[in-house]
Amino acid sequence: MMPIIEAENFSYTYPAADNKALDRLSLQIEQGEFVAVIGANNSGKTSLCLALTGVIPHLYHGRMQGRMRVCGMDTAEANVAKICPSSVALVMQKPENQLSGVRFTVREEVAFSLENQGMSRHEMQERVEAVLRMTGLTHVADRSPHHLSGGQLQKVALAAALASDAPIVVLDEPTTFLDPLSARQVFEILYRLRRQGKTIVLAEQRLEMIAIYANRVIALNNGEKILDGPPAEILVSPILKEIGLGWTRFTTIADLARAKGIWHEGSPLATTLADTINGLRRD
Ligand SMILES: Nc1ncnc2c1ncn2[C@@H]1O[C@H](COP(=O)(O)OP(=O)(O)OP(=O)(O)O)[C@@H](O)[C@H]1O
Repeated sequence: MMPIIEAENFSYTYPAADNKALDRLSLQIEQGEFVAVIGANNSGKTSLCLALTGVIPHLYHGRMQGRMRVCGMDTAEANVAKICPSSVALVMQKPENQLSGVRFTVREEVAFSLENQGMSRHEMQERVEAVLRMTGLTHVADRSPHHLSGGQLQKVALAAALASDAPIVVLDEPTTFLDPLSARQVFEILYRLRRQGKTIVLAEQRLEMIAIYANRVIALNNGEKILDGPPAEILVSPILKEIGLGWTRFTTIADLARAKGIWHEGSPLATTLADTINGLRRD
């Protein structure tokens, strides 16, 4: 089966920039994967998210080399409006950059994203109610978006993006401004979406959440892909320290325990609480 996302030696430089924001990136993502993209500031995470929607290169111009394909479409050739939102739903870091801000209620704000898609009124209503339920927003559907907490507003942005029912959901650090509970709720929603067959690409810094929910981690550094594999392998790599990302608390504890000889010999370093408990020797 063809990968749902495929980058081949994809490089991109913003107009007037000297360095490449994405540098010879090659990757293949299959349908149904939950891929976390990690990297220090300026490593290229946002640029990758924008490249997956066609915003790069169509709206930013700049210099592009190589090829990016999503859902079988070459993003350099396809119309951005055709890619996003029908094939790729994009959720940005700050919901206020994404939401219209002119709708009176949460329900209207979510419906707004569907208004120009030529959908029947009935289908539109069903879609909106379904994403409100999925994101846990039904009880605030009649409230003004202006009266919601940051966490709720981010969920409205997520619901608005999901309303298009795109097979790929791309999120650029959506939990940055959220408290740990709201962040966890966002991860839970993404996990459920994955189980429904959606493909998730999430730029994110919360390594402990990634360890639990993602099935694959890609690390970027200066626009290059430097690591790619399962969380249990990538999140314990010493390279993460070298690029300024560090480890989860659990990996640090496991590493200390190993140095003191109280870590099960042969056990990999932990990335979750459960693995830490299992790895500690009690003899
Ligand atoms: N609009 C722009 N014009 C010129 N250069 C840009 C622009 N946006 C980003 N860059 C540069 O592209 C590179 C990659 O930036 P990008 O925003 O993709 O990284 P990031 O990993 O998302 O960073 P952060 O975690 O800080 O959001 C950086 O060197 C950045 O300075």
